[in-house]
Amino acid sequence: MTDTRDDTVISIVGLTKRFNGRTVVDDVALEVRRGEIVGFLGPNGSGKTTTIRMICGLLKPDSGSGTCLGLDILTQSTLIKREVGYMTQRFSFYEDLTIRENLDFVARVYDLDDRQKRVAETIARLGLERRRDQLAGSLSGGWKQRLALAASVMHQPKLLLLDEPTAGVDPQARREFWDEIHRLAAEGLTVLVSTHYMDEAERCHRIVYIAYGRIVARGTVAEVIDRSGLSTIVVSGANVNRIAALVRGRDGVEQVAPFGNDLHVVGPDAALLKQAVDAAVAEVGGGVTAVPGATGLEDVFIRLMQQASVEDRAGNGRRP
Ligand SMILES: Nc1ncnc2c1ncn2[C@@H]1O[C@H](COP(=O)(O)OP(=O)(O)OP(=O)(O)O)[C@@H](O)[C@H]1O
Repeated sequence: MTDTRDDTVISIVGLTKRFNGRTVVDDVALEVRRGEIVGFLGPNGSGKTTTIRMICGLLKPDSGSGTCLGLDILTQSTLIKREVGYMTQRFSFYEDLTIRENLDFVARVYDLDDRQKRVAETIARLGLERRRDQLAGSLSGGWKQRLALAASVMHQPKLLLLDEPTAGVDPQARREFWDEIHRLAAEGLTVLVSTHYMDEAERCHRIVYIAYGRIVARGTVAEVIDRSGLSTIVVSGANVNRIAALVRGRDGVEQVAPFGNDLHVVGPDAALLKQAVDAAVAEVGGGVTAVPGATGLEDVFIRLMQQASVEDRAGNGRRP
């Protein structure tokens, strides 16, 4: 039943969901191809989880249509669920069972054939051998997360949905987790991941930024930064605090943020931004250097969030 004509894994249009009369996902369209890792970013409550749940058939949209793995999201949700792995923010295990026993339990829930073989293969595939007989309750955050990943891919899904999978996990474990995700994607698994972390966004092939239920930016990280049109000036030196106070609120300056000993000053018009910073530098009488710098994804997201917030407050064609 799966569509084999092309590599399209997710194809949805007009996806909309309301809760208690409030629109939390608004006319979302999305195309995802096989083997892609697509990051879902956006402020808290912007509709990332709700969108993911509608795509995988866990939640019915109020309107919109489309396919996931070639199956209709409105009428074939039971079949979709079988082909999807879903790792939620708060994964739970039996703490008094070992890794192997927990995976065996999951294999029973999925009613998998050749259970023992499947569990052993999954343990090997996710590098869990050394910890196989350790109680889940005694695992560190990174290993628990690895166990959660193992549990969500054991039934060999074609699409993996990760909802903030590395919240609270240290950088080393997070890096290993992402190496694993890339390995799985290279094998053909498609991954949709929601995250608040910039470094995770940067590890996605493509990102989608959603605010107030609407997609407001999409593309590769480089494309999203480029299309924002933002420029950045990095100011360093003894007087950066004074510069910060002086440039805030000036024409052309949208964001002023200290990064260690430097100050990042960001704005949408490179010439105006330079004027504002130059004026502040002249006012403090030197002691600083100001050079063009690379605009970061975080700066872009802050801008997108602020813009979306203004538009949302203005009503801007938003349906009830
Ligand atoms: N079952 C529900 N009933 C009522 N409101 C809901 C329900 N599920 C989600 N919401 C609301 O819908 C909005 C979007 O929630 P959602 O969980 O999709 O956002 P999110 O982008 O995943 O947020 P976060 O980054 O905090 O996880 C929120 O305001 C949330 O409170």
